[in-house]
Amino acid sequence: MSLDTLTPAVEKTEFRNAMSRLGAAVNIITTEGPAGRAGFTASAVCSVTDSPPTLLVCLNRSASVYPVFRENMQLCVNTLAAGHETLSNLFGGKTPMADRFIAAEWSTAVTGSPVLSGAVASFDCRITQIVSVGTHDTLFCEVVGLVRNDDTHGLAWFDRGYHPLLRQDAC
Ligand SMILES: NC(=O)c1ccc[n+]([C@@H]2O[C@H](COP(=O)([O-])OP(=O)(O)OC[C@H]3O[C@@H](n4cnc5c(N)ncnc54)[C@H](O)[C@@H]3O)[C@@H](O)[C@H]2O)c1
Ligand SMILES: Cc1cc2c(cc1C)N(C[C@H](O)[C@H](O)[C@H](O)COP(=O)(O)O)c1[nH]c(=O)[nH]c(=O)c1N2
Repeated sequence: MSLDTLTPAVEKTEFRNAMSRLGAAVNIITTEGPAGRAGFTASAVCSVTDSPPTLLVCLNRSASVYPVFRENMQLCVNTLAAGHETLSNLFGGKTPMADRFIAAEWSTAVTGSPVLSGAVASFDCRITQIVSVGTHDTLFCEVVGLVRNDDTHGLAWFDRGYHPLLRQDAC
């Protein structure tokens, strides 16, 4: 029997229920380039190495934005602040792309990707490697530029809801 036909030891819903207990930062991943402009909400983002500064983003290949990211090969990870909950829902749903971007203020990164005003941090990246696992592509992204905001509180996705992350020295 091939590995593909084996029944997984853990059922998908059980896996998601357990994963809902792993709190994570919420990010809007944007891109602009030859394939156009696109953005989506992602919690599956993490640091890989600081030499060279690299993070990873997991993107479902069935998402409408997938071909745009795949062709542009550049993106910006905008880590959301408390207060960005509505914007996060817009980029995480079935909303038309123009309606997603009109809801916030953006500037342009070195790669051309949109940088969200008021994000806790924005990581401007070039995609250096892509590894497909199951339904998702893991995008390895080398950071070529940074914007940091020291004045806002953070935002976490935990137990299927948003939670502000309060910083003592922020307003
Ligand atoms: N990694 C992802 O693709 C991912 C992560 C979070 C949320 N979402 C999407 O956002 C919506 C709301 O999610 P929710 O957290 O309220 O409930 P949910 O039950 O769909 O997900 C619970 C947790 O499971 C994980 N997860 C969800 N979908 C996944 C997927 N397709 N592949 C790998 N891990 C996945 C995430 O950690 C998520 O927080 C759903 O449509 C979900 O698919 C996707
Ligand atoms: C809080 C939260 C977190 C995530 C998501 C949603 C939400 C609400 N989504 C889903 C993703 O944002 C959604 O599929 C895209 O907006 C693409 O949708 P369309 O196919 O364009 O409608 C998502 N998708 C993905 O591929 N990787 C991820 O890490 C996440 N994380």
